[in-house]
Amino acid sequence: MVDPELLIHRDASGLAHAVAARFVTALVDAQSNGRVAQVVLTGGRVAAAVYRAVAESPAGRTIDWRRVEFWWGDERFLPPGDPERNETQARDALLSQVDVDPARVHPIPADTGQTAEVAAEAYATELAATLSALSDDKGRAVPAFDVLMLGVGPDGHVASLFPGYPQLEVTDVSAVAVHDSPKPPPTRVSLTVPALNRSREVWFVVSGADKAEAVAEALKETSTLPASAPKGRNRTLWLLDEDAAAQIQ
Ligand SMILES: O=C1O[C@H](COP(=O)(O)O)[C@@H](O)[C@H](O)[C@H]1O
Repeated sequence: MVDPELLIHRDASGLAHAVAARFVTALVDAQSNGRVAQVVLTGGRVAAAVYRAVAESPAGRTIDWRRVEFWWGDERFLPPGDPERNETQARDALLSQVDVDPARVHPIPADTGQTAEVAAEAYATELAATLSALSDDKGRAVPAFDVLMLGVGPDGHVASLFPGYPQLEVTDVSAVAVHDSPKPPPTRVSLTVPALNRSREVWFVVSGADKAEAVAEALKETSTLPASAPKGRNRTLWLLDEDAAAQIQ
């Protein structure tokens, strides 16, 4: 693991466009290396702006979208198509605007009457089926994801891993159910830290003054916030606007 890198942009719009440009380049690079690009999407305010900027980017036309595999780091456990689902947001802003292969889009299951535990297990199985082949010649797991994007909550949560919640400590499965989330909706499904860490690059994308304290705390070596846990194998980027970066010492 290498030290996190900070990149600070003037405002939320500048941040979204810069992340979009970086995202397009990362996907093109992965495809140029002969890989099907594996990306993990997030939810939240700035993520939607990033997806819109990618969809509008002329450079996005250089991506073979049918050779991109889409995953989600977490999901709000709500019925299919609910506007609050991270999946719905990404579909509306990006996936419906480009020519994706539906078989390569892997939303976390929606609430169709099963429990969040069943949804988490199904997602872990789907991840394993697609990604288990990714091991080196000694059988060790290699990075599964090219880029994993994460938002950060004002409380320092990432994906649906909240401070003080037991899911943060889970290491034996790749996806877990979350109940009584402090942020609505109360029921969620999240990747665990070991699953998030199977990424070449982890990008924290954070905008707004309400996140400044959490960002500054997460960047301390002694931090125990969820946002301090995910690390990319090759790079960990903190992509911030000036407001979110304001309290970094
Ligand atoms: O609920 C969630 O919130 C976080 C952050 O969202 P924001 O609107 O405060 O930027 C997001 O990263 C996570 O994926 C989502 O489920």
